Amino acid sequence: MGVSSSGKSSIGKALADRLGWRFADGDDFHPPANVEKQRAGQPLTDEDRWPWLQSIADEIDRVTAEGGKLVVACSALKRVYRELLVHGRHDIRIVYLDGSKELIAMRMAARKNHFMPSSLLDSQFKTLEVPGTDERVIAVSIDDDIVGIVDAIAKQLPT
Ligand SMILES: Nc1ncnc2c1ncn2[C@@H]1O[C@H](COP(=O)(O)OP(=O)(O)OP(=O)(O)O)[C@@H](O)[C@H]1O
Ligand SMILES: O=C(O)[C@H](O)[C@@H](O)[C@H](O)[C@H](O)CO
Repeated sequence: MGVSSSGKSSIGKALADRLGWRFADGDDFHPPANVEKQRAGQPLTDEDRWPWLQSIADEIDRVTAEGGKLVVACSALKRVYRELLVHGRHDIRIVYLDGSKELIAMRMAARKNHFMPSSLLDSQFKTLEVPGTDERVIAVSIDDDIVGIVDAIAKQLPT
């Protein structure tokens, strides 16, 4: 989890490769209307996000019911969103990608071919509720290269 351009897709994929797990990108679960809304520079509301988050929670249940393990990239900016995703399961860990607005804005500006405009970064930070320690969160600084960040996460995952 983390704001747009914090590195969820890049780090999530690299972590899944490292662990030999599947990877699911929350961006692929958006209904087209959510993508278009953000492309047009409008932030999503709770109402826009609930069905999207539910479809990601369903995917977690579907894959794990088959015995699979997965890394999921999802902004999950508010605590209530994370509660929906975790839905009382004890085998899910939240990983928070922690970075300054300056660093993330730079990465966002350099990124090509993505629907999310840089103008939405302020609203992403306003919406963000940094996870509390009671959420058993693994928080990592994104001020490192991807290999270093994946190492930091993998070290903190329960074996
Ligand atoms: N640790 C890193 N060092 C340097 N560049 C990075 C790092 N992590 C991600 N990037 C780059 O930053 C940009 C944003 O990363 P990415 O697309 O993975 O973020 P995201 O959180 O999935 O974004 P979104 O939620 O908008 O889809 C990409 O161009 C990516 O290559
Ligand atoms: O506002 C949000 O909840 C998130 O930003 C997602 O909706 C975006 O799709 C994604 O993070 C950008 O690619």
